[in-house]
Amino acid sequence: MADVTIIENAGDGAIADWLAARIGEVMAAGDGPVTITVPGGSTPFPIIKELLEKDLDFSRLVVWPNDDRIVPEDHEASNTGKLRALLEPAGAEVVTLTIMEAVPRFDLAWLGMGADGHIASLFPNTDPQLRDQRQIMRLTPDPLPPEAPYDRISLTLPSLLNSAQIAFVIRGTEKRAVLDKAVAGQSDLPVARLLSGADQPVTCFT
Ligand SMILES: O=C(O)C(O)[C@@H](O)[C@H](O)[C@H](O)COP(=O)(O)O
Repeated sequence: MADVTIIENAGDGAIADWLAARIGEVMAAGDGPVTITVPGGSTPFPIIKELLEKDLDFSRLVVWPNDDRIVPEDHEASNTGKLRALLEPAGAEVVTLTIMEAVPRFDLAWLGMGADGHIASLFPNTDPQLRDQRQIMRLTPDPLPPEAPYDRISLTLPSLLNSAQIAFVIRGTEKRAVLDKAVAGQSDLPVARLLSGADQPVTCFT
């Protein structure tokens, strides 16, 4: 089970500070690219806006979405489109997920979580997919989540676990209860599968 640190009541600014420190630390340790994966949904975008205010060389940052909805990039539901609009003007590279891509080891896997315990687009009722050893997969959530009822492309558990550190941003009491059960080993949801496979530090911002 992962070594999990929970940071309570973290605002967007505090999370952006933490992300900037992590990215800065990796940048200072070498001169190559810093590769991270980030969630979609709604939570990350205000944090990314705060991160972009930090004094970092964003031209060294390579950003992989955790997952995306199969929609054009200019569609309001596209994670990649929103990430690209925010990050590319700052010089960062945003990768388009395609199933042929070779996924690198991430310096940081930043994840969100749904109240049903899904992470990336790995939903609770996708058990064979949770055991899948491919790096990226296309899937149809069943049922389709009402807030974003689209087919998905997603990094898999092995890809997300191939990271030096993991961070979650999990807001609200409903999600917190799901997280606490997963941390206590009392759950079989995708978030719990990830935590049980994690041997790197995990930081959860609530
Ligand atoms: O594209 C997506 O839908 C995701 O990557 C997904 O896993 C998201 O992180 C959670 O559903 C939390 O989403 P919210 O931040 O909107 O609650």
